[in-house]
Amino acid sequence: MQRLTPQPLTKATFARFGDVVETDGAAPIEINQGFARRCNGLAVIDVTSGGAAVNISLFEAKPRPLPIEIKLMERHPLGSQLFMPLQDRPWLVVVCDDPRDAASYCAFAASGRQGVNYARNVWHHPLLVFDEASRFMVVDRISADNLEELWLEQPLFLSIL
Ligand SMILES: NC(=O)N[C@@H](O)C(=O)O
Ligand code: NI
Repeated sequence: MQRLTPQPLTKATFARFGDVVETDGAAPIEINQGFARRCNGLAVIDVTSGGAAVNISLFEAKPRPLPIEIKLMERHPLGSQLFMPLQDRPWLVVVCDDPRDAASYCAFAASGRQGVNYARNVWHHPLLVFDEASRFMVVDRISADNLEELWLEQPLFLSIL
């Protein structure tokens, strides 16, 4: 039984899979007469291929049974997919280079102030959360042909720290 142990999520370690959406390391701009700040350019949204439009959605997810079994991986060949937590609670990210190669898997422990933007065609596990009614904003490309899944012959298990 192969186990995956999450590592802290950082821009550097996640770079080949996409963007980490966070204010850490960003340069905020003061706006609204000084009553707000904004950080621009935190992710590259790549969803308009083929003339598609950006889709903004809200997810409400629930925890999976423990130990979390990784038995399915998916990717979106036509667009990126961004997940941003809305309740400041930690969550999990599992990605890989090749779902058939167990050595290519990476698990990340995301803080409640970190989102991820999976680049187009990046293999990832569907949303993984720790808490009931976990709310996320999602930016992606809704289209019938934007999903490829692969069920793993040898599931992996996520070791929760
Ligand atoms: N199914 C769906 O819309 N979400 C997945 O693509 C996911 O990555 O959670
Ligand atoms: Ni997805």
